[in-house]
Parts: sequence; structure tokens; C-alpha cells
Amino acid sequence: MSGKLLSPDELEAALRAIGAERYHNLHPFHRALHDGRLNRAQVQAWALNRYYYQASIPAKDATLLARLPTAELRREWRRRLVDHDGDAPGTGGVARWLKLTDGLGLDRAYVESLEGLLPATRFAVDAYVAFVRDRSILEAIASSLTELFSPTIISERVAGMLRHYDFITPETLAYFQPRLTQAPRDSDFALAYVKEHARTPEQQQAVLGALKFKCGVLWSMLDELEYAYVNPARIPPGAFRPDAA
Ligand SMILES: O=C(O)c1cc(C(=O)O)c2c(n1)C(=O)C(=O)c1cc(C(=O)O)[nH]c1-2
Repeated sequence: MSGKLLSPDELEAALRAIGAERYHNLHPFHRALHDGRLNRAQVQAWALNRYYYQASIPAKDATLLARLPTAELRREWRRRLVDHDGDAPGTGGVARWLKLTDGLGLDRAYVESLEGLLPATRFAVDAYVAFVRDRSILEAIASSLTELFSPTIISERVAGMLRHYDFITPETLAYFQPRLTQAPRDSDFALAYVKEHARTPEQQQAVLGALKFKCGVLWSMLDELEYAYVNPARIPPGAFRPDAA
């Protein structure tokens, strides 16, 4: 499908419309998480699976960084690596995510081993990393644009989880606070980039397709969490079992 050439602002509106329709804040598992309808084991399963997403983001950003053609772009993108990996042991977003899994009572070595992952988590996250590796730079940058919508979901999540779960504290949710400033900074850059560089109908459709793909990555991770851990729970063989942890 080619379609007509959109103005940069029409392209932005089309991207935002995709988020309004497809972002994972609309998924029933997220609604249940934020509204306090999950038990501790189900929150554990969410955090354990999301760990793989968090831990893979810097690898995804490193593959893109290596392909970026200018120092200016690389300088912008390398900040993301520092945000996630930190610049010393124990710092950065992945380390802060492990504070969440610690706080939920999960064994750190077990989380990091990835042994308890749901198969669909692995498929979805690996597909995202491969997409960013294999597609055009424009599509790779566009696929990060779900972050346009993440500050809203993160604010809802932090407020909702603190209100509803007695096993959640502000310290365990420390991961999310810096994201409220990092995500808008990152997505402002990515949005300006795609608005400037998607100059043909084909490129614009590719950008829109990249965002739809990414929404599907996030959505499908929640689909399997719901299938596996919400009654009637159908946990795949080998995946995290709360009763056995
Ligand atoms: O909590 C969330 O719902 C959420 C969503 C997303 C996203 O929309 O991809 C990211 C994050 N968090 C996040 O913490 C994060 O570091 C991040 C990086 C990226 C990316 O695609 O590069 N997305 C996200």
C-alpha cells in the first residue's frame, strides 16, 4: 500500500492514532495490573518476563548505533545505552529493573538466567531486536516510537500499583521514575527524525508499519502472560511457576 504523501504533522497524527488504538496500555493484562486485580505471583510473572525486554533494549540500541551514519546521530543514540546499562555496575535501567524483581521476592540468578521466560516473550523480544537490526534505519528509529505513549502508562502504573498492592513500595518501582524524563527526550528525537526523513508515501507507510509492528511486540507479550497466568492458568512447560519458586 502506498497512499498519498502526508505532511510531517499528518504523519505525526497517524502515528499517534496507532498508539491510541494499539498501545499496550489497552491490554486487559495491563488494565488488571494497574487496577490491582492481579495477585503477587502474577505481578512476579509480569516483572520476570519484562526483564528480558529491558535487558534486550541496550542490545537493540547497540545494533542500531553501529549502523548510524553520523557522529551526531550516534551521540544521541548512545545515551540510550547508558540509560539502560549505566556507566558502572549496579547503575542504569536494567539494574533498577532487578530491584523490582528483588522486591517481588524473585531470585536474581533465576531472573537473569531467563529460564522461566514464556516462549512468546522470547519470540517477541527477539523479533524486535532482529527488526531493528535488519530493517532500514528509518524503520528502526520509528519502531522506538511506542515511547511516545509510555509516560502515560508509566504514571498510571506507578500510581495504581502503589495504591493497590501492599507488596509494592516506591523503592521497588524506582525503575520508572527516570523513564518519565528519558522517554519523552528519546521519543521527541525519534519523532523529529522520522518527520524529517520519511519523505515519500512508501517511507511513511514503512514508518507507520514499524510502529504497528512494535505495538504488536508489546501486545503479544501480554497476551501470553494472560494466557499463562490468569485463570484458567495454562503455564507452558518450563516457564516460571509461582508455586515452585
Ligand atoms: O513500561 C512500559 O510500558 C514501557 C514501554 C516501552 C515501549 O513502549 O516500548 C518502553 C519502556 N517501558 C521502557 O522502560 C524502555 O526502556 C523502553 C525502551 C524502548 C525502546 O523501544 O527503545 N521502549 C521502552
